[in-house]
Amino acid sequence: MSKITATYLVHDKKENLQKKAEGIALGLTVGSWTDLPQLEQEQLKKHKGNVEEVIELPEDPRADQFLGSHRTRGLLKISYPSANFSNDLPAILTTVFGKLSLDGEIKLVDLEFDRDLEQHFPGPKFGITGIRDIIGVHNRPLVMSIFKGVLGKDLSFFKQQLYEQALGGVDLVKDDEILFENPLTPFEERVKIAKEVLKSVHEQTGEKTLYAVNLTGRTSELRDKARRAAELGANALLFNVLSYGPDVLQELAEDKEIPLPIMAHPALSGAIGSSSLYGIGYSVLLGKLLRYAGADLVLFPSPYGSVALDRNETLSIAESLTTDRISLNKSFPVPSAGIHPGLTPVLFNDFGLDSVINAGGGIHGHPDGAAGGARAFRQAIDAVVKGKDFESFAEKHTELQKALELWGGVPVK
Ligand SMILES: CCCC(=O)/C(O)=C/OP(=O)(O)O
Ligand SMILES: [Mg+2]
Repeated sequence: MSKITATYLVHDKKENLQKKAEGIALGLTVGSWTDLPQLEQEQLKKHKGNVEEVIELPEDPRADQFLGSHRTRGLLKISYPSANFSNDLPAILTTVFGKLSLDGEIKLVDLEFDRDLEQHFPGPKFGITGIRDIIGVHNRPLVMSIFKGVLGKDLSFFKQQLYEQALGGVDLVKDDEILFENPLTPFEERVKIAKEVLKSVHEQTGEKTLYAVNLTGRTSELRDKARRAAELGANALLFNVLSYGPDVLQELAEDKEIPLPIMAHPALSGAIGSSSLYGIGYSVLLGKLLRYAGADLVLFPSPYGSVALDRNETLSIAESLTTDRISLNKSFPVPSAGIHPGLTPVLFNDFGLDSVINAGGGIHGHPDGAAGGARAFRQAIDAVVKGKDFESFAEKHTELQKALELWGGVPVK
C-alpha cells in the first residue's frame, strides 16, 4: 500500500515519546483505534497511520535551557497511507504537518515518498545533466553571478552589467530576488535584451550563458508570463518559490509550454526552517520538496557566507537534491550568500563537481569589475578541479590573486 513517511524531531518527556508517536499516527488519520469495533477496524485499516520507529537522541542542553525544563529529544517516524490524501504537495503537507505544526516543540525533518507516490511528481525538467547539456560544460562546478544594484536603474545599466558578467565567463546570471516588475527594467524587456547580449557574448567567447529572469507577480499571471518569456527567448527562470508555495513551482515545471530551467530561491525559508525546535528542516524545505516540485537549481545559504547555515544542514540539502534514492532528475545545489573566490576550495570540498558557485558581491566587488570577478571564480574553479595548490595557482592568475588580496582565502580543514 502506497504511503508517505514523515520524520519528526520532538522535545518531550522520555516516557512520552512512544505515546506521542501513537497519538500523532492516529490523531492525523483515523482518530481512535483500540476502542473501535472489529468491523470498523477492518474498514479503517487502510487509512490508519503507523508508527514506523521511535528513536531517542542525545540531549540538547540549549533546548532544555530555552524550554526551562529537561526534555528528551526523539525522532518519531510515522507513515501515512496515500489513501488519505490526493497526490499533491498541499495535501501531503497538510496531512503530515498541518495542525501538528501548531502543536508545540515538533519539527518535520524528513519526508520519504515511496515509489508509487513519487511517480506523481515531475521532478526537475532538466536537472543537473540537462543544464550541463544546454551550457556545454560537464567537467567542473558552474559559476553563477547575481545582478546587483538594478533597482532604480534603467535598461542600459542592466544591459551593461549583464554583458560584463557574461563576458567574464560566468555560466549563469540571475536577477536578484528583489527585482520585480517595474517601469525602468520591465520583465519582457530584460528577456529581450538578455537574448541579444548573450548571443553577442557567445559569438565573442564561444561560451553559453543562462540568464534567470525573475518570474514574479500574482500567481494567476505566472504561467502566461513564463510562457511569454519562453516565446521571447528566455533561457531560464528565477522563482521565489516559498513566497508562492511548492505546488505553484510544480505547475510551472510541468507546463510543456515552459521549456525552461527553473531556479528556486530560498527567500522566506529562514522563517520556516531556522528553528531547531519548530518548523520544517532545510533538507525537506530546500531539498526534497523543491526537487519533487521540479526545481532544476536550488539556492541555499552556504556554511561560509553572510547568512550562513550549519554545514551539516547545507550538506543535507545537497544530499536531498542529488541522492539516487529519489528516482527523479537531480537538482543543482547552489551554495550562496557572501561567496567570494577564496571560498572555492571549501565549497568544492563540500559540494563537489555537480554544484553551482553563486556570487553577487563576490563578482561585482572585484577590483577589475564584474568581468574580473567572473574570471577570478573561473580561475579558482580551474585550480581546485586540477588539484593545484590554490595560493601558488593564484600567483600566476591575476584576477584570482586580486580576489584573494581583497577577500582572503579559506583553506580546507
Ligand atoms: C541565498 C541567496 C543569495 C542571494 O540571493 C544573493 O543576492 C546573494 O548575494 P551576495 O551575498 O552573493 O552578494
Ligand atoms: Mg539575492
